[in-house]
Amino acid sequence: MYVGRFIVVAPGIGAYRVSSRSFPHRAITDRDGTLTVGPTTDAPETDNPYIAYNCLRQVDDTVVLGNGSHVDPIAEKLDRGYPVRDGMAEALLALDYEKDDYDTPRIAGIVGSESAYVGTVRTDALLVHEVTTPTLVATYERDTPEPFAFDAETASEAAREVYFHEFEHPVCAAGVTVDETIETAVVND
Ligand SMILES: NC(=O)c1ncn([C@@H]2O[C@H](COP(=O)(O)O)[C@@H](O)[C@H]2O)c1NC=O
Repeated sequence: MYVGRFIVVAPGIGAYRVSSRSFPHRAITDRDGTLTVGPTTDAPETDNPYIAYNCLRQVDDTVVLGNGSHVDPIAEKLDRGYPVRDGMAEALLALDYEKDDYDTPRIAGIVGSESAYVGTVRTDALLVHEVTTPTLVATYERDTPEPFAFDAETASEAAREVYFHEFEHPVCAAGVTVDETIETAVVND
């Protein structure tokens, strides 16, 4: 099954995977704790505005994950003290689903040591849920948050678990744990 990009979050842990049929030549780069998805040097040129973005940002003791440019305003709202639910909902609603050939939903996760939120904005809905157990949301097919059997304890295990999941067309993945410190890990093709 092809589900496109997907996020898994639970209190203290999260992961994000880029799966892509159309733009496989991409990798995640760590820039001082911010993880950025972008084209590799061998990638064909494109004017698609949705394939390069920060997929993980740290705000104090919290992490924001997502599949596009909404990660930045969510992080900035949290940094200014917005309640988590409101910051996620406002940023998703402001940017809305992607205006591409698929009306691709925006998906987002927020992970703290004791709490986690997952959200999406699609053509037909804006959803923001607080979750207590591992929960997945994807851009296609699995586009409503659902339970996920997540057997990871470290950032590296989280990244590897989503990268090697059976969903088709893996490209790269990130994992994160949030405790007294924040640890991140990346798997690239
Ligand atoms: N975030 C991403 O990494 C990303 N990669 C591709 N997209 C969008 O999704 C469309 C479909 O891509 P694909 O066939 O690779 O699933 C692309 O034309 C692009 O508009 C993305 N946008 C949202 O997921």
